[in-house]
Amino acid sequence: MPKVLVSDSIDQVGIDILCQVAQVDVRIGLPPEELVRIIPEYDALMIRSGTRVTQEIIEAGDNLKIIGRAGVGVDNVDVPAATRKGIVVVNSPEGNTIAAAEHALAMMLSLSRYIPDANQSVKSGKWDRKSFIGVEVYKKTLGIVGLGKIGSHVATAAKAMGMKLLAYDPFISQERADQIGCRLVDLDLLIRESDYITLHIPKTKETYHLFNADIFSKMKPTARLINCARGGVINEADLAVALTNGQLAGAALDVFENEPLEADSPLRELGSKIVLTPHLGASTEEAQVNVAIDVAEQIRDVLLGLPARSAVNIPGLYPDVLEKLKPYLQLAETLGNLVGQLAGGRVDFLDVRLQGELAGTNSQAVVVAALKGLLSKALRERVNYVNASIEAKERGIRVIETRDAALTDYTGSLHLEAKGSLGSHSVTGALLGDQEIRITSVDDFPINVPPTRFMLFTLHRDMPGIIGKIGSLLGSFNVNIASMQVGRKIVRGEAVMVLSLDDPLPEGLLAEIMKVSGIRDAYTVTL
Ligand SMILES: NC(=O)c1ccc[n+]([C@@H]2O[C@H](COP(=O)([O-])OP(=O)(O)OC[C@H]3O[C@@H](n4cnc5c(N)ncnc54)[C@H](O)[C@@H]3O)[C@@H](O)[C@H]2O)c1
Ligand SMILES: O=C(O)[C@H](O)COP(=O)(O)O
Repeated sequence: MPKVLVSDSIDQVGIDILCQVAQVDVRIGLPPEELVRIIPEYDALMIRSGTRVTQEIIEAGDNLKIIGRAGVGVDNVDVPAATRKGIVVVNSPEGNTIAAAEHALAMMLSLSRYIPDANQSVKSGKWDRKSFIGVEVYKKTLGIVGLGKIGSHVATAAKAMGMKLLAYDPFISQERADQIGCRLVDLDLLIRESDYITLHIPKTKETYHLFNADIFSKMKPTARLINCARGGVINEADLAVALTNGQLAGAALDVFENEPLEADSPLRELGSKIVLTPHLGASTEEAQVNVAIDVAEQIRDVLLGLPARSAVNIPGLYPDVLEKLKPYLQLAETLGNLVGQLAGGRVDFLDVRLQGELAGTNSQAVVVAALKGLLSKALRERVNYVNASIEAKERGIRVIETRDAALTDYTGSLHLEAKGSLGSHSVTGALLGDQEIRITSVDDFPINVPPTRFMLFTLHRDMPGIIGKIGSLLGSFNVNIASMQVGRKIVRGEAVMVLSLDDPLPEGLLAEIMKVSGIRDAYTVTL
């Protein structure tokens, strides 16, 4: 049974799903060196933001197939290192959207009405109404930085509260902003005009310390800043100075550059100007159930050999699309494996032609599947959907992808041509009844055979007696033929013969086959 390590607090519903297929160990708060020590035992790792999955941990994870992040941000995972090692990284892109958006709104209102301080004051026995005169958000301008899933939900709710909306997001169209009711502006204008600024951007090279002394100097002194996205996007030292100097009126922070926030952080000393929560954006019962189910199901599927629906390092596919594409991915992988073995040596070039209904599908996933098949002879289980493209690129394999929707011999078919150090070979395949794979041509000779584990392909002169000779030769080596088919373009020209065998070809037999008069080439293939 595979083993899953859960190293952050995950809702029980997720653990129950994992237990259907794996032995699950829940060990929260492991020091990094302990994680490096035990990770080789595990096939999957399930985390939240509390575990930093470093290159060292990934390199030690020799059995790791998947890292599941029960939440959105994967900035605590070294995704490039995971990709290089062929480990799929999945997250839950939408499971905690509402929770995070509601937390940002709660922070904005808490900050405006001094709710945390007023609460503290009453609990300490006081009845002080004068110290907590707040401000309204109604008719104020809210600047949203990052108009993605969370930013959009914040926008909708803020609009309903009567706020005017500005947004800065260089990757969002004006049309989308209009739909949400936001005026798309540049960052400078947003900073200068907003009464509230709420951040909903990922932490990237571009956004690291995006909010710094320069930005704070341009904000209205009455403005308030809310960050429920990622800590590193604000320079915390600059913010503490700006709040102390009155360059802005307040800040509400849920996330910090280092978590837990340092005990001596100056942010802790800013009294009622600041509201701090310990990364609670996703901490609702509903969100935790959503993300636990979403990610546990993906881990379960990957451990069962099925694709994941929200992988961040392989082509993302919606579940319904994936369901439809699954047989074609299997077809692409089988044909890739077959053409790779026919090509024999080094492959420099792979032409992937999607035909018929396949021309209208997610070609990226089909290409990855074909590459996985192509490289499987050389790399065996080291190649997978995650690293197939990188491995192909590193080997200098150029991929050309073409589409021909008009070709309708079969509902959808895939043609692969591999060119390399030993020449060029092509195969075509299609699905029978939407599920069963058929090889429909080899080197442009028409055939119609299902792929089987052991196969023999010959290129020969189409002449009487040759099939019998090959049959007798196989018989004399005690190899049983399960099925046989010949494909030719013209009578007595060249032909291919495809044999499905019950047994692998014994040592030396291929050389004997090559000696048969009329045989030009012969290849054994194991699929
Ligand atoms: N506090 C929490 O507990 C909590 C919970 C969930 C998500 N988050 C964080 O919130 C953030 C937003 O999550 P989401 O689900 O809305 O993501 P999303 O991908 O849907 O949206 C992010 C938006 O940021 C925009 N963006 C990227 N780079 C930008 C830049 N340089 N300037 C301006 N905009 C830029 C993108 O175009 C996108 O529209 C993420 O960092 C996520 O990790 C935090
Ligand atoms: O990116 C996220 O999903 C949030 O930051 C939530 O983090 P958490 O799962 O550690 O609460």
